[in-house]
Amino acid sequence: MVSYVKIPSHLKPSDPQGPDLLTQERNLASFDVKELTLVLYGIKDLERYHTILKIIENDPVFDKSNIYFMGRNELFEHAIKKEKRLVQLIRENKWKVEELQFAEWFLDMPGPFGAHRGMFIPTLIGQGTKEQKEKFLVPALNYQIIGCYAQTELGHGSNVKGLETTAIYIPETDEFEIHSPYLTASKWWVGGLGKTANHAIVMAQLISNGKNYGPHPFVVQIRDMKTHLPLPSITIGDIGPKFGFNSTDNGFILFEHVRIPRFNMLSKFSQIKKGTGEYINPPNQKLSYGTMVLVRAIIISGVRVTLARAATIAIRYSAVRRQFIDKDEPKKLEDGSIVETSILDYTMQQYRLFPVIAQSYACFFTAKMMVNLYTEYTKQSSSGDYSLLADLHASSSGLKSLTTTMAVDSIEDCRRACGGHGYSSFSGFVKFYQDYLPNTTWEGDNYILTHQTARYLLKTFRQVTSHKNPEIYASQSNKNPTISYILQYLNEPNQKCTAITPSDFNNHEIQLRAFKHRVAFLIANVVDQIDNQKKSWNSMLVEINRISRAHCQYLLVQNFITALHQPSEDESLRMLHNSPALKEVMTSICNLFVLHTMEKDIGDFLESEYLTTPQARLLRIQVYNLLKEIRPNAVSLVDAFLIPDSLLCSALGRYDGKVYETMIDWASKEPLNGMTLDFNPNNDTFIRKAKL
Ligand SMILES: CCCCCCCCCCCCCCCCCCCCCCC/C=C/C(=O)SCCNC(=O)CCNC(=O)[C@H](O)C(C)(C)COP(=O)(O)OP(=O)(O)OC[C@H]1O[C@@H](n2cnc3c(N)ncnc32)[C@H](O)[C@@H]1OP(=O)(O)O
Ligand SMILES: Cc1cc2nc3c(=O)[nH]c(=O)nc-3n(C[C@H](O)[C@H](O)[C@H](O)COP(=O)(O)OP(=O)(O)OC[C@H]3O[C@@H](n4cnc5c(N)ncnc54)[C@H](O)[C@@H]3O)c2cc1C
Repeated sequence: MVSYVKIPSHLKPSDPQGPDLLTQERNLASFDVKELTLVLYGIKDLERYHTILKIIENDPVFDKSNIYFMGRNELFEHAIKKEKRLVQLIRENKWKVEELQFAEWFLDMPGPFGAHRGMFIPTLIGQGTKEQKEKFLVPALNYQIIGCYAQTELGHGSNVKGLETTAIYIPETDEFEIHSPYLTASKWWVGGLGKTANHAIVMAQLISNGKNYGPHPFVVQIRDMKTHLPLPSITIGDIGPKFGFNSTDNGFILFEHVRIPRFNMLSKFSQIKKGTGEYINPPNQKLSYGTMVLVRAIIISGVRVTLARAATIAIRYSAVRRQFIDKDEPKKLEDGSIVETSILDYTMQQYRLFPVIAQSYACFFTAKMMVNLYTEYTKQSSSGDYSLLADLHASSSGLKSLTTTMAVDSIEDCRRACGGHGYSSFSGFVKFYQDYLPNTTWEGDNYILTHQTARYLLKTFRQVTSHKNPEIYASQSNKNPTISYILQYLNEPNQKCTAITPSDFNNHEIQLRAFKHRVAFLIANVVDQIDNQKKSWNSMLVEINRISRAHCQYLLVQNFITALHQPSEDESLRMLHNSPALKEVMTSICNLFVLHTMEKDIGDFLESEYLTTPQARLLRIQVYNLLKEIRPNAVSLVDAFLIPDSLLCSALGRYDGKVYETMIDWASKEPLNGMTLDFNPNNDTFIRKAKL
């Protein structure tokens, strides 16, 4: 990239600077960073990581040095080039899903094929018959057809049952007629639809013999395979500029009585019989919503790396950045001179940032739990057993809501913790935040999703408490955490916290009891208000959100504590258990996650009368103690995430700490610096290229 401003060569940063400071920080670590990285990735994935990163970093098509200066069209063009090159690499290297997820992560460029890989193909796999897979999946995997997932409409997104697009079965021709009866039925927001896709999975109300069977998925060809123009009776466009995600062509589509063969209704679970139009029921009514469950689980497993990325930038920058001389504890160099304090040493900065590191580690263990639960469900459902679906739907909805909300809040907290430089695109936060933000809305708005989790919790509570002998459920409590805490609450509704010193709060049993008691108390309260005081669902929505959040926080806490203590077959957990140094630092991080989470929602714990007000004060003191305990390891804890510089794309978070050199170097490349202003009021041009 061209530099438009010549920076005087005599200028050096004042001493001691970034690189030295980060080395000093790294020398403080109480554990082996490489060992922790291995725990996080596992041996096989770490090998994959390095192989894929090398390929990506050495490919000029993926060069991101110009990325912060691109407008929408340039970004979209860049994304298309990236997609094409990625397809070539997938073919050349025979990459499978495991390799592809690393590649996509490193590339960090939401592109027009994202929905093809992330939603179109998974829907065909999950909901297509063998014949449908041959017809659609095979060419989709070969990129001969490019698909998207068209569910949301201009008028309805959250309320899937309220979708207006119809698919009416026509027995005479054995076809469906796809139609958008109103303006509000226009599919909207669909990733890859605006310019790219030639096929769509369209969620439409299935109507046969005059009866509506609810939303079902249909494969519809939408563009001509040669000209790439929309097919007759189909109107398509891009929906325009967005808050972020502008490298993707989110689109709209309207259908005017478009005919497709009956074959194109994805029929693994429910079918329409030829000629009679008879509807064959699925084994579970919600299987047509299966793609959403899968993608929610994937989103949850991505939160850890999102938090890790934000924490890495803010922690490294805070170590390098110095402001003010601390009057009480002035920082002295070896030669006795006094220098300004690194902002990472300010307790307020620690209080804002260390919990983000802890959240990332917490999400790491819960991602494992989510993957295990999804894998178990897939295994069982392949033999026709869908009994795990309700659990999976409840935990994936609530966790997607809780963890992505946590992630966007934390990215913003980290950005602000970087002061003015956090507002510059060069911080690495701006595009990152813009592109991540829709995670709180897509695949279910984060508030709407908590209704689903709460429904499940209330149902389970009613089921257990309405039984004459609730203990009958005890055998299920090992596998079902909800039943476990409900039973514990019923046996001991007046539990009290036994902590009498701040460090007592490090006791994992005390922590677990706090979360279990709080959530069961809150659920009991909501059940009472709805069932006995006859409160409406709407009037309870704030409480509904609260119980979903409390339940999912409990899951995060439980998964973290279990990972630290329970013997496991899991390779990563065994490495963690076998290293006392790692276990010690992870225990501090776990304690910080748990106690900081409690402190933020202290009202719930006081209201449930598990804690007293003096205990709340002790808990806060313990949070401060933990910040001090974690301080020497802060930089190494983010180094262990191993987020590469090429992904961070940040002047503030780079591994070598050369913050100021990079800021001025990148600023010198701003194209505006290559222009001069023309102030002459008689000239039409206001800005023109400067003669360099
Ligand atoms: C540091 C270490 C690192 C190590 C490792 C490194 C690895 C690196 C790799 C990391 C990279 C990760 C990157 C990940 C990135 C992921 C990115 C993913 C990208 C995704 C792109 C997405 C693009 C966007 C797409 C979309 O948005 S598609 C549209 C989505 N739309 C929605 O979600 C709509 C939401 N609405 C609904 O789902 C429903 O309407 C509703 C659930 C709200 C209500 O439904 P309904 O009205 O029909 O139902 P009821 O409320 O009446 O309930 C009836 C019963 O049905 C149950 N139910 C409902 N839904 C489901 C379901 N889906 N499944 C099962 N059951 C369901 C209810 O529970 C009710 O049951 P009950 O009667 O028993 O109570
Ligand atoms: C970048 C991006 C990409 C997307 N990609 C796709 C795609 O590829 N395919 C696709 O089909 N869709 C896609 N979507 C759409 C997305 O799934 C929907 O926007 C999402 O499901 C939310 O629905 P909505 O927009 O209708 O929100 P609304 O339901 O209108 O929500 C608006 C507000 O109302 C509140 N609200 C609504 N109903 C209730 C209620 N019952 N109780 C309490 N509060 C309520 C919500 O909490 C929210 O705050 C995408 C969206 C974005 C932003």
